[in-house]
Amino acid sequence: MKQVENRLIVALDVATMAEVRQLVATLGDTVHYYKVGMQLFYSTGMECLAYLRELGKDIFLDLKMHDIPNTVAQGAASLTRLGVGMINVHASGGAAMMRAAAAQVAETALNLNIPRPKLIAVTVLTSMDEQEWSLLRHSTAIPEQVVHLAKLAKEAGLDGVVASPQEAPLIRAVCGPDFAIITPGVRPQGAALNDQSRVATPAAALRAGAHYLVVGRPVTAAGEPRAAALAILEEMRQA
Ligand SMILES: O=c1ccn([C@@H]2O[C@H](COP(=O)(O)O)[C@@H](O)[C@H]2O)c(=O)[nH]1
Repeated sequence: MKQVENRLIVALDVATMAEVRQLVATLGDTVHYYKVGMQLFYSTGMECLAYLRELGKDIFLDLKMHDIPNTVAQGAASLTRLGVGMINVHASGGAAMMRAAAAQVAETALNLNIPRPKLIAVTVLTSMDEQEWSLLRHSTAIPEQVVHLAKLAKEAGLDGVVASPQEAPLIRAVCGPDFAIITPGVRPQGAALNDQSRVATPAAALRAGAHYLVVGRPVTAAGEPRAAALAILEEMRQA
């Protein structure tokens, strides 16, 4: 298993390169792995990826693709060419879509002779609580649906899933030790929940079986982001 430093992914949910430069410089060697999401990628595009790559940082490009199989597969091929370490789709797009994406990622990486990015499926967003879930009229409870989507993702050839730490033990039991579980919804004791619902502390997330912890605002919006990241890493180490 990787060292905790390589298992903390900090979400760079900011809009400008100036903010990226300031945060990454402040965090320095403390953080090795960054998540670039819609806000940053839609506003800075390739510039943020090039910057992080130049610094030797690992990159999870979190664009959560969700469309018909051909569109997602071609999108996944395009993202594979960017040379990032991890990309993702929504599992609710279906098994055929996930299979098509996995095949395109593998073929593109092979043709270009570049490392294949991990392809991950988002199960049920960690902001979703049972009340909001019931408004979508699903007939299953959230944990059951998360496990079902994780099984579909594994069968489709994906490398892992994004889920709440609360569901990590269930996924681990069904999908085995090598299936990657990436958990946002991580909040140190006493931290603001913001819009997250299904949360756990960093220690609890690791104990639950998460491979990677995604943490955004508890680090990036902290008065002292480096101290916040160091505290999370220490908690992870103790766990
Ligand atoms: O189910 C999901 C999927 C993705 N995310 C992303 O993770 C970070 C979490 O940020 P915080 O500031 O720590 O809440 C954010 O970029 C989300 O887009 C998620 O939270 N839940």
